[in-house]
Amino acid sequence: MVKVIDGRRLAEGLRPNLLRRGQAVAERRGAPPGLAVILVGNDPASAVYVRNKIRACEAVGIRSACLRFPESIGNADLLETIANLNADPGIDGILVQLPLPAHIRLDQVLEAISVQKDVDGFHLYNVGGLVTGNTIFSPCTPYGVVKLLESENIPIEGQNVVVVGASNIVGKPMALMLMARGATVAICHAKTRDLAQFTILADILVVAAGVPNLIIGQMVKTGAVVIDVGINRLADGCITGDVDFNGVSAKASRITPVPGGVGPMTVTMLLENTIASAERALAHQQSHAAPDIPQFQRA
Ligand SMILES: Nc1nc2c(c(=O)[nH]1)N[C@@H](CN(C=O)c1ccc(C(=O)N[C@@H](CCC(=O)O)C(=O)O)cc1)CN2
Repeated sequence: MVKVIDGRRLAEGLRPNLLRRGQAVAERRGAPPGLAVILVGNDPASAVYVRNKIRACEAVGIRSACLRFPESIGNADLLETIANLNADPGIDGILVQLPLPAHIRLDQVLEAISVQKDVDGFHLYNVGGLVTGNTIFSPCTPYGVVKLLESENIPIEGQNVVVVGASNIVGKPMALMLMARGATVAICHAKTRDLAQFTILADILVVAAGVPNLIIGQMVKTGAVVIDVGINRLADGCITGDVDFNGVSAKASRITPVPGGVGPMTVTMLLENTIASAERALAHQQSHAAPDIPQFQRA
C-alpha cells in the first residue's frame, strides 16, 4: 500500500521552530530577519508564488518587502536595486522571482546578489559550492526534497536515484545534493532515449521535467519512492505534476502529490535559508569578524 507524503503537513511542522529562531534573532539584534523579493512583470503564477512567500514570511516573523517592477525595467536598474539591497543591513535575503523577461541578463542578476544574501542559492558561488561541499545556501526546491526524504526517514546513502529533468533550479542541484549524501545518481533529460530503462532502476525517482503524466506505472520499480516536482497548469486551471499519480501509486511505496507535496517545502526552505542568513549575519556581527565569503564583481 503506497504512502502519500503530505508536504503541507511536513512544511507546517517545521514552522514553529523557524518562528522561535526568527524571534531569537529579533530579540538579539533588535530587528527581525528581513527578506526582499523582486518581482518583474505580470506573470500570474509568479505573482501567486510571491504572495505565498510573503504570507509564509509573516507566519514565522520574517519582515518581507516585495519590490515590483514593470516588464520594461532595464538590466542596469535591476542591478542597481540589487546593489542597494546588498548594502541594506535590514535585509538578510534577496530573491528575484523567476522567470525574468527575456531582455534581462539572468546571469548578471543572479551574480549581483550578495553571496551572503542569496537565499535562493542561485549565485554561482552557491551553485559551485554544491560540487565542492561549501555552499552557503542550497536552492529551495531540491533542499525541500532532501528535507522531505529525511523527515520520512527514507535512506539516501547507497540508493539508486534517478532525477528526470536537468534544469539549473531543480534537476542539476538535486543530483549534486543527493550524490553528496551518498546516492548513486543518474540524470535524465529531454534528449534521453528510452527513459523507462533508467527510471525502472530507481529506488528514489525525482521527476522535475515539466511534462504532465510523463511517468506512468510501468516505468517505476515496485516499492520505489517517487517525488514529483512538476507543476503543470492544465487548461481547466487545475495543477498536476509530472507523474501519473494513480498508476504510479500502484507500484510505489511512497509518493508525493501535486499540489501538496514538494511545493510547500520549497517555500519553507526559503524561510529556513532566510533565518539561517540572519543568524549568520548576527554571529559575524558579534564576533566582529570579516565576512568569510568573497564577493564577485563582473569585470
Ligand atoms: N526565485 C525563484 N523563482 C522560482 C522558484 C524558486 O525557487 N525561486 N521556483 C519556482 C516557483 N516557486 C517558487 O518560487 C514555487 C512554485 C510552486 C510552489 C507551490 O507551493 N506549489 C503548490 C501549488 C500552488 C498552486 O496551486 O499554484 C503545491 O505544489 O502544492 C511553491 C513555490 C519557479 N520560480
